[in-house]
Amino acid sequence: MFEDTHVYYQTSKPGIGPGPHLGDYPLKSATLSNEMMSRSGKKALNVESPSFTPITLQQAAKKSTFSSQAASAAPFTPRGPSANTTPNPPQAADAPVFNPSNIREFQPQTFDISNAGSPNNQSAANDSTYSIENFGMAPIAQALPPPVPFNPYATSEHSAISSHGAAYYQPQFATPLAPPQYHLYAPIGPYREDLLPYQRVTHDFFISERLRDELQKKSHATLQTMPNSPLPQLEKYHSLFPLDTSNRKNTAIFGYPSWVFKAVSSKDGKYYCLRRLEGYRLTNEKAIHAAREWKKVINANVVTFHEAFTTRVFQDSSLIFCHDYHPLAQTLYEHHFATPQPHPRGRGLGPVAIPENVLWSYISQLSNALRAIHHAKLAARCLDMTKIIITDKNRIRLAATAILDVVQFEATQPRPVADLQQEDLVQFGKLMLALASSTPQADHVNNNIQRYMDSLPMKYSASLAEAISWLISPPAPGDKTKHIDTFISNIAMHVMNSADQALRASDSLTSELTRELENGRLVRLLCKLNTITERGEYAGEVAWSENGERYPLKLFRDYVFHQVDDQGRPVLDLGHMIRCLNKLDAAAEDRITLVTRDEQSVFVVSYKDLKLLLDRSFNELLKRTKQAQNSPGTVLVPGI
Ligand SMILES: Nc1ncnc2c1ncn2[C@@H]1O[C@H](COP(=O)(O)OP(=O)(O)OP(=O)(O)O)[C@@H](O)[C@H]1O
Repeated sequence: MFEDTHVYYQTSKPGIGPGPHLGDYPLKSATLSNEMMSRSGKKALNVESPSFTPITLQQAAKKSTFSSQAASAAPFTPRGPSANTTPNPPQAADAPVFNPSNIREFQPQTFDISNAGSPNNQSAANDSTYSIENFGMAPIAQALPPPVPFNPYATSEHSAISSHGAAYYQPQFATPLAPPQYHLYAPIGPYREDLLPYQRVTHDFFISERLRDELQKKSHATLQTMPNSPLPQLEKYHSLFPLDTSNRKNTAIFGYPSWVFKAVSSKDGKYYCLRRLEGYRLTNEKAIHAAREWKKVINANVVTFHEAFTTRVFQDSSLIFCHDYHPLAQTLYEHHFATPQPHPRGRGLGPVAIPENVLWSYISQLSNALRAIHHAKLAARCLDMTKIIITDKNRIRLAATAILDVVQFEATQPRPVADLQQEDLVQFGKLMLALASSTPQADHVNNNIQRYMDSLPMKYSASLAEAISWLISPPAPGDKTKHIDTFISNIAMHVMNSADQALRASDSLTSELTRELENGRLVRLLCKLNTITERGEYAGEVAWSENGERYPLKLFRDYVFHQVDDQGRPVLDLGHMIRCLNKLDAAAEDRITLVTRDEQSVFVVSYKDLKLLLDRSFNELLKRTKQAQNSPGTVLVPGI
């Protein structure tokens, strides 16, 4: 089936050991027979081989493309991966090449590469950027074809062109819009100053160590289980894992001891935080329904509430509240006061004063939470250091929402929500006063408010003291202006600072994300490639992955990952690997030289050809996987 397929070959490379090598310019062209594409065929090839007479492109083969100078050129000594790519050598341009479209079964119409690749001559210019240390990535965008004019308004959704909207869109057609190109590594700051413009460091392609570490710890905490756990399984939740850091039974806040667990929902497999109130007896059904209102509160500073229910699986009557789970969350109390901190000015261990900007950030975030809650006609009722969690740097959320609405349902029924909201503001003020005075004991603060207020200006600005004082002081009778919205307008300047910090944090996360942008795609491509190569025997066909169309893919794998230099030493160039994979994914028209391990055959193929082979082989695998669907352990991964 490969009779009409042409390759370039060279017979041997003095001084180069076994293994794939950095490519060389072709010396002669030849027809690639079926035999040659199989392992056994490789050995049979040499210059004298009669099969080395091109059948269809004899004219081309006779051209001066393969000059006598080229044939007698000195053996190739690679200086770097610059020779890897045959950068559309002028002499190869019209010469016969390996052409999978000549393969009989080949259906090019099934693979749309209309946007992917036109000849380009960038490779040679970019090759000098390869090196292990800096592996300057060739700007892949340059290696891609010029943008194909794309008319986004020509589709049915954008019928403006054929309607009165046409005139409006006219200017856009002057510069046609191209579909977005992929394989882009646009540099997004902050930058290292000591690199040359074309240089990249390995970390440019991955998220920072700090963030990776943090996220990994969170994943680890999420997946943590307790072997031989004595904890029961609930009707809808299993794999309970305790989150409490102590086993003290504190009834101060809810009137019942409370225990916090991470659990997996049997319904959706996701992780949730369950809070159990021990020994709670439900006397009024309506109480539990009161919690439902909290499902409406979706806010960045409130832990989302899901449901409340009673259970007897703990051998008592317990009330359970289900909220979102935030791995490795700490309460404000744990964060600031649980472990004594070394004082920055060497005054021994003790609570360190919280910086004013952090306090303002907390004030802004809690104001945001209260605003959402009050606008939902609810009251937070529980603004305690042990019930506010930190889920990221300075990022706080109200954690124990809905609970008091249920447990104090009977007691608070007659109280208007406006009163409870006023109480929220006072509690908010007291909480901030306790944080600002580094006094975690709420009753100390409650009993000495004036004293703590008086000490504030020694450490913080007058505006902070003023804000706290406004929150704590009760409204004058009939004064309707004491509302969270009024408070937010009073502290607008600080809210803006907080918003700015949040935006900057989001910028730096975007920058981190950009580094990983292309990696997910490359991993999918690698998975695809590896499902094909080295598949020893498959469905009765011995060495399926070694034969026919798969063979160039195997050589390509060697070319990308198993390069050796002229001394036979491994070449470990990440830039080369990423670049090759990107070009494969983009189906670039650049050609590369693939050398068999015995160095008897050399193929010149384009990335586009390889991409076609890859897709075809993978689809074949997928088809067979579907046929074998009933066999145990078969997992279909659609859309790789
Ligand atoms: N939604 C949540 N997601 C993840 N962890 C949480 C969540 N809510 C609370 N936690 C964590 O669970 C642990 C226990 O919380 P809890 O509210 O019981 O605090 P506590 O200090 O033990 O208070 P108490 O003395 O009232 O029991 C804390 O470390 C807290 O950070």
